[in-house]
Amino acid sequence: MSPISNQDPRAKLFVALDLPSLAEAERLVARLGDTVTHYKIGYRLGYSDGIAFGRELAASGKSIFFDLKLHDIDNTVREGVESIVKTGAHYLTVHAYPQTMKAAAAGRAGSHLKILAVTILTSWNDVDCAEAGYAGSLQSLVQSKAKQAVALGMDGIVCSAQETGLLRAAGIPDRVELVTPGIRPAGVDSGDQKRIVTPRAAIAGGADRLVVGRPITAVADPVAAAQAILDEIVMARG
Ligand SMILES: O=C(O)c1cc(=O)[nH]c(=O)n1[C@@H]1O[C@H](COP(=O)(O)O)[C@@H](O)[C@H]1O
Repeated sequence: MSPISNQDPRAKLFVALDLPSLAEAERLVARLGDTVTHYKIGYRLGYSDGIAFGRELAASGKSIFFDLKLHDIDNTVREGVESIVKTGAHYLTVHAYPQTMKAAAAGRAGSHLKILAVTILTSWNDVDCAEAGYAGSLQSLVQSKAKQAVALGMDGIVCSAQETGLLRAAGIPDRVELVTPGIRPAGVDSGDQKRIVTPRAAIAGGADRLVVGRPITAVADPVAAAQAILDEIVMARG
């Protein structure tokens, strides 16, 4: 269960702890204090000390999202998800391939863990989709993958905030969370992200949760950066 009300703007913001060491992650979490309640742990920390750290943060009341983007044979995915259930984390990503999503649903059966299906990465555009061998536009791919994810019992969709309106219009139900990385406050470097949206526009456009890494973790004052994003979230809600 999320430790804070869903109405609290902090429940809308996952900070991506893509940091080089456990010590740096611990320092950042301590510095952010009560400003941030939701954290995402991905490859960088997950492949070192991140799983144990996520378990610790979950036990301390933070909401934890393991972004492991699972994709493997059924048995391996199911067993991997079963291991994540035991950490007390709240969210886990898998790639939006049917076999993988079915295996993930089996692995989390009866638990509190929410599975998020990653559609098309926010660092991709139409050219990247074509290069990967996909036919059709990026938007149509996001839409068809999202519909399949819902049909297979996924709890949420990871997409760009550029696609949230399209997905709701296509019938993705409100109970399915739209989780959006590729968030960049105005004037902030996009880096490798190609489908970016500001925090305010993302929330106004229907994103349920924002995932933000470098605009918070790689700046001189992460607390001020996080607070500015929370302020945008409040403004977007009017
Ligand atoms: O699954 C994700 O979280 C994810 C999916 C996606 O399509 N794009 C994407 O950027 N992410 C993650 O979201 C975070 C974005 O980080 P920044 O670009 O630094 O804000 C990174 O940890 C990515 O791994």
